[in-house]
Amino acid sequence: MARVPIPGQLAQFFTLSHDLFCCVDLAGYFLQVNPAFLALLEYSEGAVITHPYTLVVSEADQPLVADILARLAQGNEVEVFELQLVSASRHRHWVEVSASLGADRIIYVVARQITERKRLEAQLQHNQRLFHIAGDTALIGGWYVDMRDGLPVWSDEICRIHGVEPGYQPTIESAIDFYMPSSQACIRHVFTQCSETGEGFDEELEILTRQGETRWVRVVGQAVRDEIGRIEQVQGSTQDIHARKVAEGQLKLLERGVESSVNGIVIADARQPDLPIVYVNAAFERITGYSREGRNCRFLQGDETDPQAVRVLHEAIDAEREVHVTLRNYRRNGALFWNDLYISPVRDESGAVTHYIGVQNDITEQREYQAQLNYNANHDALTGLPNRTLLAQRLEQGCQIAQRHQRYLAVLFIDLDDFKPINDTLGHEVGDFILVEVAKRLEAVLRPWDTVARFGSDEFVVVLPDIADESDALYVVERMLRQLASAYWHNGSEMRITASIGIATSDGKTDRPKALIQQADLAMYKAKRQGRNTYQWYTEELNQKVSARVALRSALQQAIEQSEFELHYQPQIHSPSGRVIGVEALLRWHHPARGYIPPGEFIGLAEDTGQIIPISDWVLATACRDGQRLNALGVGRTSMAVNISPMQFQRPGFLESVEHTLEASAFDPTLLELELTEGVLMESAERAIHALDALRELGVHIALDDFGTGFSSLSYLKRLPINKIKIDRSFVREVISDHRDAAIIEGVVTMAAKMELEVLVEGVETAAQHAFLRKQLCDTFQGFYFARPMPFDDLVRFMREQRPVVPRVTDVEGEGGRTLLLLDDEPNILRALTRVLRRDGYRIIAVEKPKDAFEHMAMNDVDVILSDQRLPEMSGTTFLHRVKELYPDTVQLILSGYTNLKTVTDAVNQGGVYKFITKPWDDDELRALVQEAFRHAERERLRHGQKRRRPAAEH
Ligand SMILES: Nc1nc2c(ncn2[C@@H]2O[C@@H]3COP(=O)(O)O[C@H]4[C@@H](O)[C@H](n5cnc6c(=O)[nH]c(N)nc65)O[C@@H]4COP(=O)(O)O[C@H]3[C@H]2O)c(=O)[nH]1
Repeated sequence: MARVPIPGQLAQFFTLSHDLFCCVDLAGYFLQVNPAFLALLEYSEGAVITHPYTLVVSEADQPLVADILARLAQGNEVEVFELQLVSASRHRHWVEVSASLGADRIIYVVARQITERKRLEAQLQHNQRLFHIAGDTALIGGWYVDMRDGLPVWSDEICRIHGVEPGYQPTIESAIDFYMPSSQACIRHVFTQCSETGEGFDEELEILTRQGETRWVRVVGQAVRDEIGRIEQVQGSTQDIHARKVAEGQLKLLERGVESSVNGIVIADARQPDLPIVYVNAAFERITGYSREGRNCRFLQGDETDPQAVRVLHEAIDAEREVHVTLRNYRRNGALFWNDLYISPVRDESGAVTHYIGVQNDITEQREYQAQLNYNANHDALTGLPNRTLLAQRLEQGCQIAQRHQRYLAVLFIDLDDFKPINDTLGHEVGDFILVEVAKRLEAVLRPWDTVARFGSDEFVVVLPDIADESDALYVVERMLRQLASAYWHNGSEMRITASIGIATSDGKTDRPKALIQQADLAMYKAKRQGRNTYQWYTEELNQKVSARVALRSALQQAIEQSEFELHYQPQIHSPSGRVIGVEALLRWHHPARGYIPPGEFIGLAEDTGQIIPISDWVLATACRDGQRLNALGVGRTSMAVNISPMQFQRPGFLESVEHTLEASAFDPTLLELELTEGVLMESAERAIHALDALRELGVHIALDDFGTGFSSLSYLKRLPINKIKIDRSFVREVISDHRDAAIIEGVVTMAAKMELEVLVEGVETAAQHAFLRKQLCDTFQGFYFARPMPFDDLVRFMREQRPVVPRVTDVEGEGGRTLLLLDDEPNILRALTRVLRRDGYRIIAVEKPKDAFEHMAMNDVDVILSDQRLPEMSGTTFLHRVKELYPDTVQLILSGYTNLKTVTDAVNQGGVYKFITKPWDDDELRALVQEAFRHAERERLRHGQKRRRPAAEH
């Protein structure tokens, strides 16, 4: 293709221009290029002309050029475009190209070098990227406010921090509104100051994002001045420091927590030798008195630090694990304290232990308090002696020592004699003084390894854990008795007190060391009973008695809880009328397994244990209720006698409880009779008299029970406001055969009559006793002879039947006629005699024993006695004498199968015996003799001038 001619002046332009000019044909072949073109691309004209554009256009841009050529060829205009040219030496140059198609269908191209601009652009882009990266990663955005228009310009990052879209355009006010109210005043102030004075600022403030989240930011600002020094801009950065602030807050919280903790906290550096302390908090300083020392914690340890605990500590540190120990440590001032210490290793990300944190708690006060509590729990407050708890431990240790060393152990149970009266009369202060003094004296006689403990109010227990021989305990005991018995001086007054001591010993081989205390206690009771100020050894026999009592006691408790009691009632008889005038309530324990247990077996124990109180209350209430029911039945006015136990009587409120019970049962008080024993009334006489007066005032009767068994003085009896004396059955038992008993009864009856007291005789078991007592002018009786104690329903039946309770003789043979008493100890003889004599119409009483003979004679008018001289219980003569004494007009016939006539003859000669007849008898002879004896008896009676026979004693 031909060169394109360039007109004159334009040629200059073409040649001299710095821009690149060229002409190409529609296929892109160079037709002409200017010098600037050749210079830049380092080609000669010849090397370019006629060559296609691909010679100089970079490969990447060649399609663009091809496309433009095509568009130009089609007559289209094309925009300025950019491309890279490649020089002969392979340098690349950016050019901005404008190309147009001339009328001559030649394309005229002007290209301007833009390589520098391109470089700058790339640099800018590069910088911008870096800026974004910095902003994104450091969460920093840039801003400025041009003071001319006062509008802030925010970077994208700032927009993100505020939660708005990039490009957001705030005003100064709306930008300030993003700050939390607490931060607004500050930002307003620093910004204004900066814009006015040029003073820069750097603040950490809180903003509220568009989404409503609070966020901490760091805002840094500075003024930008123009050439003449005017402030034309305020510019700066805003950084999102929220995460740091939150972390800082947490750290501060932690720091404050650690610093203000009441526990001492110490941090030691694990990476340095000997673990020096790197931090201690205030509590550590307060507890130990040391501040941060930069050395190992060991300085807290001392002589009394438990080496075992220190070893545990070191082992854990060596093994890099947590540990908890309680150590005795020393404060800076040398004082000991209990350090409850937890140590934990702190590891870095790689798991290596960098530090140890120790948390220590000064538990000295707790320890001391605990020790005090322990002391209190184990010691008696008054005397300071060990109490029961500690005693139990010492006892156990004592047993072990004895066993290990093959020695003996002794337990002494010491009870002060009559301590209660001292306490009651002289007051507790004196009582306490004595107890403390006793404690000191006991301690003084013991060895350091012995134990003396306070066991109860005035009871002490001593453990001698190491004695060579059981009898060694005696030396100690004797010394104790001596010491305790010497005078006690209190406020100038002298007092004396003694003790009773029980001793139990053991070789230590026992499963139940406590049993030794019980054994010593038992022995102590025995010593008390033996007159006090003495000692007793424990024995197995003592033990058995007590075990039985213990068993009974718990059974009794069950009886109370399960209402196993009943009352039985024993009638009291007025003999002349044969009427039941009263009943005595007698307690029965209906044990589910053992049946009825008589009161004698448990009343005493119930007294000792206090269980008598609920029992007695129940008895009184039941008896009053039944007494009321009985009297309502119309069986006649019947009194109700109730036994009152000593404890019940002496208890405060007894009177009120009687009153209350009477009221509750609506029982007539004058029908209630309280039976009290002499012992009860003697115990505290004045109080008793006072109480009895009050009871009498209520209308209640008082009977003195078991009269004659105690030692009541008659002068005392005189003063007692009682209604009745119950003569004890022990006097009745032998009344017929023992004239001393008879004399006592006679004396009591006479005395009672003079003192206008009623008399009731208890325990009448036989007709003979009854007959005899009747003759002593006793009228009122109680005993098996009349009726046994019976349940309420039986009593009602008994009383309804109203049978004459003074029995007629039940074994009378025949009707009417005169009465003959046959006495023999052989039933077949009695039968034979009866057979012979019955035909003659005699009323025959056949008996085997002399006491029965007396009984029947008292009941019946016996004219003749036919007896055997060989009597088992009394000699024949004694019997006959007694009959003669009592019944002088009774005729006696002696039937004797023996040849020892001397006895019989003696009897006859001593009087009273009419005749005797030897066996085998002749029936007719016997009958004739009997008839004759009756006639003789009749004569005798006439001689005595009596119509009806009365015992001689009555004359
Ligand atoms: N050998 C014989 N005994 C006879 C005869 N007649 C009655 N007895 C018995 O003699 C006792 C009379 O009661 P006590 O002397 O008050 O003697 C009573 C009384 O001291 C006491 N006791 C009974 N019940 C109570 C009670 O409710 N409270 C209190 N505190 N003591 C009671 O127990 C004691 C014994 O009572 P019990 O065994 O019921 O014995 C009763 C009775 O069964 C008889 O002819 N021959």
